Amino acid sequence: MLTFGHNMLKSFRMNVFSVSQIRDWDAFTIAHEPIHSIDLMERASSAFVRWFCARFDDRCPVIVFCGMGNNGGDGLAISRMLLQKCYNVRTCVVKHSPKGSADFSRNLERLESLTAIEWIETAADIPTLLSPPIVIDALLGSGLSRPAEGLMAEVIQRINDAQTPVISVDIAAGLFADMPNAPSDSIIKPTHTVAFQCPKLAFFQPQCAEFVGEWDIVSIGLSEKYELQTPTSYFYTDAAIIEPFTKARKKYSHKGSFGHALLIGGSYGKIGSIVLSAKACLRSGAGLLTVQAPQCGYDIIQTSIPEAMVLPDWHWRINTAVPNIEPYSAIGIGPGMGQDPQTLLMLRELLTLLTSPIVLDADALNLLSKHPDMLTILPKNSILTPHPKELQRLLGQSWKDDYEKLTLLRDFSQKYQLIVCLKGAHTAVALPDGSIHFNSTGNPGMATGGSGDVLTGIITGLLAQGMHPTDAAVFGVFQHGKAGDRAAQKCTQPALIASDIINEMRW
Ligand SMILES: NC(=O)C1=CN([C@@H]2O[C@H](COP(=O)(O)OP(=O)(O)OC[C@H]3O[C@@H](n4cnc5c(N)ncnc54)[C@H](OP(=O)(O)O)[C@@H]3O)[C@@H](O)[C@H]2O)[C@@H](O)CC1
Ligand SMILES: [K+]
Repeated sequence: MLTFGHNMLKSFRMNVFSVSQIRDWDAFTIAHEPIHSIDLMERASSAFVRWFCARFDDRCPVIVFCGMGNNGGDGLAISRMLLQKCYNVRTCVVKHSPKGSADFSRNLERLESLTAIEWIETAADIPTLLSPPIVIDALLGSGLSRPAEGLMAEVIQRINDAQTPVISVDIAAGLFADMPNAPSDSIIKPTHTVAFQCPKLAFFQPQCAEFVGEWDIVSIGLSEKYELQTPTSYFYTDAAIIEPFTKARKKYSHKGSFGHALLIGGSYGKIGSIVLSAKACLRSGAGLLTVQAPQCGYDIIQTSIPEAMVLPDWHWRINTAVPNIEPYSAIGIGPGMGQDPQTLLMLRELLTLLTSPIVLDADALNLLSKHPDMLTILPKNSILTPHPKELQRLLGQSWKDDYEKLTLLRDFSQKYQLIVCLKGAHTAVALPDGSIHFNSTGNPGMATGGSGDVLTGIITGLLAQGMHPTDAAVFGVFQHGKAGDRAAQKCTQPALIASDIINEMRW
């Protein structure tokens, strides 16, 4: 067996902070850079304006809706900067409070010298958005303390009703950044969110999708020191992860240097699943691959993947035999495997033999759900790759919202000391240390049969090469999505099939 590498993740991930941490980060930067808060606001607004001007030219009329907190202050500064760049800008301020924040008031003075401000004090003051301009939403940001109601809710409703692009500054007005909203809450549905410095937890929740839209992060130079010294359990995996894991192979390396993977799966009518895993495993760089499959898969696998060796089960339709695990540096099990009682016996016995982490997917997960006692014999750091329905079965319960889902996911991962990759948009990888890593790659075209089998193959292949299980899971998920993004670019999302993901794998 190869020994697993060190966990490299720590140095290559973006923190996802809570609202109160973001507020502290802001204050820390102001105190330690040092910088005046009004100048930090100026920096944030310029970053937004740079993003905006790169996408919309000055022929687009713009209407900026501001609240009276610092998000509104950003909106006023953005209005001023766009006016100075000769954009046609209207600025409306919703009077939801008798007094604005200090930096709001400073920016109000600065803008009033350039243009007239339209105050919205009643519903009758809300401008009609007939010939659609681009709306910039600077109504409420991360300082949201309660759901939007009354006049604010009315403005949000009018903006949502207009068929026009809406760009939210930092976060959509009315959306809580790190806790669930009620279904009836009034929230802006932006086409785009431009967030300052780091993503908010809400950006990764399926239930928030329509209140986030497409999103980008713009840097506003908040203190690196604070970021390094402040603990969080949420992280975002972006392209920075690629470099440390993409090393040129040594000139005198040979196939034995890159491990020997074993994939177990397939059943009559579902040999395709294990074929996809096998191809992805080889493409992920595993030196050697053996596939254990029922007899009916023998010809199929030998023909479709000549690079792989096949260990045919004595059974024609299902997997039943417990393999000798000695030659293998990593094992992946489950794709297309079925849940026959004889397969269950094989899985159970296999698990008792293991001394290092294994990758489990699909029917292996369904068997675990039905026989949860097996969870306790899984080697620490084994990797499970459920989709939400499979997670529900593993947990034996559902969740009331996506935030509760994350809590249950983390508890499960910590209780059994397992790595759980919850598949979906922004696949969430929960690690036994309690951290959750949201992925940045992938697209809806990947919601297609066999896509998960490909992921199992990739992670098994990385593990076989000696990568630490946490790295193999987080990096494997990233590369799977990246390959899917390339595939979608070539053939469009609807036309994408799992084989395209394999064909687009690059390292
Ligand atoms: N973090 C950073 O690094 C930087 C952050 N910056 C910017 O600051 C933003 C955060 O600003 P913020 O804290 O002033 O909060 P914000 O969202 O503008 O509103 C608070 C005001 O609204 C009120 N209010 C609350 N809920 C309400 C409701 N439902 N309906 C009506 N009113 C409601 C609340 O009143 P209160 O709760 O006191 O009654 C208060 O008056 C952040 O998103 C970013 O854009 C950048 O400028 C610089 C760097
Ligand atoms: K906003």
